[in-house]
Amino acid sequence: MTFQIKQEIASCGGKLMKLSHTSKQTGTDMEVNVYLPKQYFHKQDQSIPVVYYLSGLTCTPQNASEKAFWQPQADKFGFALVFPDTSPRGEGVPDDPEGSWDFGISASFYVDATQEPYRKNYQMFSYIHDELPRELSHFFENRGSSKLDFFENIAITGHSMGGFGALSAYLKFYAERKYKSCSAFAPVSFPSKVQWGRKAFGGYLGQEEEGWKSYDPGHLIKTTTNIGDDRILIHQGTGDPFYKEQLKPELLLEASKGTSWDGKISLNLVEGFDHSYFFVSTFVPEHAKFHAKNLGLI
Ligand SMILES: N[C@@H](CCC(=O)N[C@@H](CSC=O)C(=O)NCC(=O)O)C(=O)O
Repeated sequence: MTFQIKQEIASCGGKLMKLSHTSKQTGTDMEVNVYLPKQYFHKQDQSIPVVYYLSGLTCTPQNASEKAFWQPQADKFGFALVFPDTSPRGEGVPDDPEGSWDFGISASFYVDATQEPYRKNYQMFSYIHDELPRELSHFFENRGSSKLDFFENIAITGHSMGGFGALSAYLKFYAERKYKSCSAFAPVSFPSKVQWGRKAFGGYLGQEEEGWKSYDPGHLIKTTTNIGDDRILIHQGTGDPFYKEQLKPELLLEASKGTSWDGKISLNLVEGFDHSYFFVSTFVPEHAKFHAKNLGLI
């Protein structure tokens, strides 16, 4: 299914495109924002790498597009950005039975659900890492004179639940080097060990914890071999109300001890910062530079 253009907004040196399409994976209409950097419009016949940004609980594609200030960085280095939605939504999509914001709509945790009633719509892992890039590539194929590279020279990042989604996908696909680099802002780092993660994994994947391991960065970090000098960049605010209960990045560091990732996770604890986009936007330039290096842009 091709995309409908909902809005095209001039932003910094490029353009933010608000798109929607019908997803086979989720069985729903899905919104996604794509930022095309200035290089897309001004340089002919070149391939523009893509950075995928996965948002956190309660978000839509709008939050980061409006408040993370990625656009100037994308123009500086010459990468495009994809801001997917955080879950399926719409009529008939099951939500948290208790109406809480940490599960269900806007809270997919980017997994492919195996459990009823979520299995039908909550196929977000396959949506984000397979269907969405294929559809975007097809849509942009004959538009503009620059090629957007949605598959090969790509990186992934995210915030909170989305930070988990980025770490999880990076490590799951590490053997094939799908994503050239991964960073995370205040990620849910070892979901099997915290309430948000246990609720999500239990609800979407079932109560059998063995089934959670293939998504959990705390487990994947032990079973995935770092074959080069790849590093993961993380920032965490010490004034974040979710830091000690739900995010716990130290647990990921601990899990990496004695593995090939030991010393390869740069966890930056930043004094006083909270969980908001004031925090995210402050450290976006550092993450942008990190990804630009790994994408061969600098
Ligand atoms: N609605 C909640 C706060 C939820 C919240 O802080 N969401 C974060 C992500 S949390 C982890 O996945 C977020 O990014 N919110 C959107 C924003 O624009 O800030 C509450 O009321 O406490």
